[in-house]
Amino acid sequence: MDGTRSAAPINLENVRKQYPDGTVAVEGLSMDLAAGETTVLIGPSGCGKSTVLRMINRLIEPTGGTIRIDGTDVGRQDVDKLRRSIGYVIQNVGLFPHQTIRTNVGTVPRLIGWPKAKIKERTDELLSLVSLDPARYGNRYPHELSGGQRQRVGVARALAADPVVLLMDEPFSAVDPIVRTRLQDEFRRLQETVRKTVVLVTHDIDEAVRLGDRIAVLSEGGRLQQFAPPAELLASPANDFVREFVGGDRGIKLLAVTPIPREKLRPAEGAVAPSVAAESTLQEALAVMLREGSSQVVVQSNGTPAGLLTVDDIVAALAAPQPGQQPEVVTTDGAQPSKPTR
Ligand SMILES: Nc1ncnc2c1ncn2[C@@H]1O[C@H](COP(=O)(O)OP(=O)(O)OP(=O)(O)O)[C@@H](O)[C@H]1O
Repeated sequence: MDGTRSAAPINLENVRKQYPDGTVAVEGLSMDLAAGETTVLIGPSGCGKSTVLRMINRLIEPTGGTIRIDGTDVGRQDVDKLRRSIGYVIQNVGLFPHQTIRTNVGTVPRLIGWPKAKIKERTDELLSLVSLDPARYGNRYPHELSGGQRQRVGVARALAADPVVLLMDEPFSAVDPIVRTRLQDEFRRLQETVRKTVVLVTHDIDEAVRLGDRIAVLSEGGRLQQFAPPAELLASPANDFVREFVGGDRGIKLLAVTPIPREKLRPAEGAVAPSVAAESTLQEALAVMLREGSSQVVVQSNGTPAGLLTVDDIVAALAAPQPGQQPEVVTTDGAQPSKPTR
């Protein structure tokens, strides 16, 4: 698929939403979402994630502040035109039950008047892209598909008219954990191809870490507690709220987003050990060690050994400060001095 038209940056400036009953769901949120990146909004139930997402396509109108897509204030755009330029995927997909899969996927292209042949070509292309054979599934109805397959159709439909932004509200939470992991992997591959500006809401920190280029942790009232790439969020939570939210096993999660430190490998000459590819994460390297009962692995780059990685090296890599992390200072009596104020 041609992903060239692609993506636009989103800018939120002091965005506020007070519902008519007085509930202030979002108090005043400012953030810049980079074009072509996946930004994950995460936080406890009721913190305002869905409200933020729906203000971007104006399913909910903000009561203050400005949202811009590619520099243009969405509040000043024609709302139908705006929504057609934004893909939207929700938990239970919302496919039209009496329409075939192909017709469902072609909804927006039809609305904007594409010729029939182009719609057919596009829908078949998209179904293939989300791993559904168009010949097999195109003429079926939604109830003739599994939950995971329906979710894929939802993603294909959202991408049909090549939107500049893709909004996803808990897109994978209605399926079982195994299907969810597969859909997440597929989404990652898909996003490498289409490079949309994606805003994804989840309450699952593992999903956030797997899918996000950056993660925004929100607390009640849509208050932004930290906005950082997954490795930075896990290595150096900005405060207790974030630390608690990412969980006590953040070290393990960090393994999954930390690449093998190529520059720190030991010489591999003569070493007999299982091997891993140089592009692997520390988690993958550790998994090989555990599976093979070995305390080290040979790291292979283009078929030749690039060096040796040991369990101790993994421990040391996790202990090393990650990008953006403040070095933790411990005094000799073990007391933690307060962090320097900036
Ligand atoms: N139409 C509405 N009228 C009044 N209050 C609302 C309305 N919709 C949402 N709220 C409130 O706004 C706050 C934020 O809701 P929102 O759905 O954005 O949260 P969320 O973080 O997406 O929650 P969850 O993870 O449970 O889906 C909540 O306190 C909710 O009760």
